[in-house]
Amino acid sequence: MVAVSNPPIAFLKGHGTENDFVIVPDPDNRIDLPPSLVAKLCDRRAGIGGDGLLHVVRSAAHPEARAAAETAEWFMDYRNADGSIAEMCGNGVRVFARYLRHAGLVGEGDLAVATRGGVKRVHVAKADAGGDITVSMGRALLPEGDVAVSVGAREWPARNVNMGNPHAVAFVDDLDHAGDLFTAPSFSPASAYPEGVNVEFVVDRGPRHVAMRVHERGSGETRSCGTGACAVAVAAARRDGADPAVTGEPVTYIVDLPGGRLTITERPDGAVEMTGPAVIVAEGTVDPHWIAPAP
Ligand SMILES: N[C@@H](CCC[C@H](N)C(=O)O)C(=O)O
Repeated sequence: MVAVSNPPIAFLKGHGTENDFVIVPDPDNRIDLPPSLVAKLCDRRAGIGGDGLLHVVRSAAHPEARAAAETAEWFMDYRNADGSIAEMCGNGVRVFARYLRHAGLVGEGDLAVATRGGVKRVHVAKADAGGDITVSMGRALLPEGDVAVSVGAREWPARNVNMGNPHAVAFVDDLDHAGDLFTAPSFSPASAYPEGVNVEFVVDRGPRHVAMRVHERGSGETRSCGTGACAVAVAAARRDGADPAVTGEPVTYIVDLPGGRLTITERPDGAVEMTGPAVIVAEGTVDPHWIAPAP
């Protein structure tokens, strides 16, 4: 836990399609962020509130990103709301890029962001705060093997998709069949996801247009998940018999989420691109006495 004598922690709050984050700028990696403090900051009633936390660190200052420092100046040290670490966050990387631009830490043009899931290339459409942001998310991996997810008495076959982090994509008749999602859906076999999984429930809205809900590992049901939307688009494409690597043509899906819309394009070389908004909504300082109350 950070001692009360530490300098106050500056933070911002941002979201991408209402997947919201506490942003903690810490270029030199001086702030101790144990899981308990991350969970406290992400608490929606007693803290600032967020689905996750974006720790903004120079790659050269973080042991997990030092090797990428030549390519990507900044490292997105992403944490889930319960304090756990995840490899990648798609909405998070757009909000991260928006913050870097907002703070004047990067100039105009494309940028590279280091993540635990590799270096991601980011394109900010306009200089103003309203432009969409496109991220090249890398290739989707589709591990073989049958997977199933269940909620209560309902069970669905699911597609195992890895976008740097693990996903189980289930096509359902009605998004309400996923229930309240207050607890994590069950999955089988357990060996498919030794580190847990993000579960997407998907319905069709039209040609190459789907809607989804998601239960995120470490955060619960969220109003959007970028890596989840990418996993859904790739699973839907394969279900629909579309594979850009075979046809040589890119395939685009519109993915509607409770918090907004993302556009996902899979290219013939396998690269998956995600486009959507990213917004900074507030900034402030965390009271050090709240972090470490006097005994
Ligand atoms: N909301 C994110 C995904 C965050 C990580 C996920 N909960 C996990 O544990 O893998 C996104 O937009 O991709």
